[in-house]
Amino acid sequence: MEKLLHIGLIREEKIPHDNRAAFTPKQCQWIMHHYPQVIIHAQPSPHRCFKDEEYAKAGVSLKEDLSDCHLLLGIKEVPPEFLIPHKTYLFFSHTKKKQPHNQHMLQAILRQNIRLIDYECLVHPDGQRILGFGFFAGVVGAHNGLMAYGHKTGDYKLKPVHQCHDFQELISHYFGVKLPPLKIVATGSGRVAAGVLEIMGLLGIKYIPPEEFLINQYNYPVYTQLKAGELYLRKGEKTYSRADFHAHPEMYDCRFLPYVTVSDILMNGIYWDHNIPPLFSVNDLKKDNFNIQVIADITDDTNGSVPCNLGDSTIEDPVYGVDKQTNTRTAPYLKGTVDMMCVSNLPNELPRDASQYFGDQLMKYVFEELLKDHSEMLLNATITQNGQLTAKFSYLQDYVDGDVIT
Ligand SMILES: NC(=O)c1ccc[n+]([C@@H]2O[C@H](COP(=O)([O-])OP(=O)(O)OC[C@H]3O[C@@H](n4cnc5c(N)ncnc54)[C@H](O)[C@@H]3O)[C@@H](O)[C@H]2O)c1
Repeated sequence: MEKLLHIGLIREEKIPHDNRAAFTPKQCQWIMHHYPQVIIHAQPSPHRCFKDEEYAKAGVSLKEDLSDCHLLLGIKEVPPEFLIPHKTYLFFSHTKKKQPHNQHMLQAILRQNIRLIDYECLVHPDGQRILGFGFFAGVVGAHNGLMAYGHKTGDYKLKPVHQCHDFQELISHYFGVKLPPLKIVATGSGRVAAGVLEIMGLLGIKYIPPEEFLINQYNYPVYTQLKAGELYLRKGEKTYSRADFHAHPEMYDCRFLPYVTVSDILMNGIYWDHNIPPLFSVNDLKKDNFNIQVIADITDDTNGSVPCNLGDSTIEDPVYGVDKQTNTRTAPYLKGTVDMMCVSNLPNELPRDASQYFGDQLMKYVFEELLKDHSEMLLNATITQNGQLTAKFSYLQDYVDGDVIT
């Protein structure tokens, strides 16, 4: 008989509690039906978007003690006191960039001889990430940006996403919504951008190519999309090559500035790092021709690609104002403010859909690997094993050895 594989869905313990899950109840049911050697257990949780009863109904056993499981699946970091020694865990550890707040957790993981596989490091052979929540971040971010613009102008009203049961209900609220003429500039070309475009489609906002968007006026709502090739040009040569840009972003100029004059809303979904030039400067914000009213900064780096991102906002209170002259935080929707939507956990507003999307990708591209004795894909995403960092992640040794940063 084939060996049984017990998988545990752990309760999210990081505060604030995350409400997403690696697999939905229906996905668990499907897996156990198609892979009879797999048994899935869930640790009861009052915070998960799927109720314990939904898992129980799908045939998932609810179990407080998961120490018999072979694989433990979570979403966010696991606080050290909840780690079970000698287990294999999969979650977003946020340790690969030596994030100070997770140093202590990684030390505990090594001490407890835990095998840590990080979702973020699971990639297709061409290097593209397999798992992410960007699509629903884009969906929610675009909605929130439009909701804020409706607030600011008083022209229309949209309901907060987190008050909807799921994406289907959100879509049902779009029926009959008529947006005024407005111009939206969306940046990026990844999962976040795909989510933004989904909302553009659902609300019937028309795509206009960038060069036409810059010079024309429209009496209906429109958007344009700027991918990296339209946003950045190499200094001097005035060319763009993806590989070169990824390797030497500091050699590139950003060409976003003309859009600050002709756009009402910016929906920012680019990948950003400190050596990539920002979309505009604090000085540009002060100028009379800075006409953007609302920025949905889905990328969301404080003082990052959008220099008036002055820190995160929350799902409950998603928008703050920034005084354009002083670049300081104010109440939103004042005269002279640009209004900022900087929520860092947007997918948590649609946790049921975000979990389903995540579980689908996990199922399609990773699950079979989990059943193998040896998987290159998993090995590449394994940060710790046998009480040590793996060769690929040995660059984290000084982070692991250093004093705990509090
Ligand atoms: N606010 C939120 O809740 C939230 C949620 C998810 C993601 N995000 C953020 O949104 C941003 C975009 O996420 P995404 O899921 O669309 O990412 P993605 O990985 O799907 O796409 C990113 C895009 O950037 C490009 N890229 C990748 N590496 C690059 C590099 N080194 N230099 C330049 N470009 C590079 C890729 O080719 C791709 O087109 C990220 O900064 C992410 O952290 C925010």
